[in-house]
Amino acid sequence: MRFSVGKLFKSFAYAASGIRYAFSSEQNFRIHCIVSIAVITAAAVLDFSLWKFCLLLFIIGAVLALELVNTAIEKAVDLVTKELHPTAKIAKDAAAGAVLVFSLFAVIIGLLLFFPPAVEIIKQWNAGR
Ligand SMILES: Nc1ncnc2c1ncn2[C@@H]1O[C@H](COP(=O)(O)OP(=O)(O)OP(=O)(O)O)[C@@H](O)[C@H]1O
Repeated sequence: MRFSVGKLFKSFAYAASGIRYAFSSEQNFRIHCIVSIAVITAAAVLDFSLWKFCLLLFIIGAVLALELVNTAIEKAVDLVTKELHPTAKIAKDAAAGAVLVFSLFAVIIGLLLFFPPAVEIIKQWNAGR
């Protein structure tokens, strides 16, 4: 078995091209990217512990990856048929549903992670008045 560095870099380039496509053409992917940057910045400002930061990065990565898979499924379906078809609808709706389900749980986890430090800041702010 041979290991090819060139092949490895090529596969990174293909993956980067897929990410660039999703960013330039999928509004939801752009929204998720912007929200992710805001959430990571807020976590850094609030001085999150290492495990909380890792959990946050994991769920953000999972949401973005799922969004890319959703785009891949949409494009694959469009390639198979441009006609309206009930099975094409199920495939696209189920893929969108997967993103929605994970995003909802990601929001719940985010709220649970941000709630205690937010309460602490409000307490300190009230004490300082
Ligand atoms: N070929 C099809 N047959 C039946 N229903 C379809 C088909 N294509 C799309 N749909 C329906 O329209 C919805 C939106 O499809 P579309 O491909 O426009 O996805 P989208 O989420 O709007 O993607 P994009 O972000 O690329 O615009 C799908 O979730 C599905 O319910």
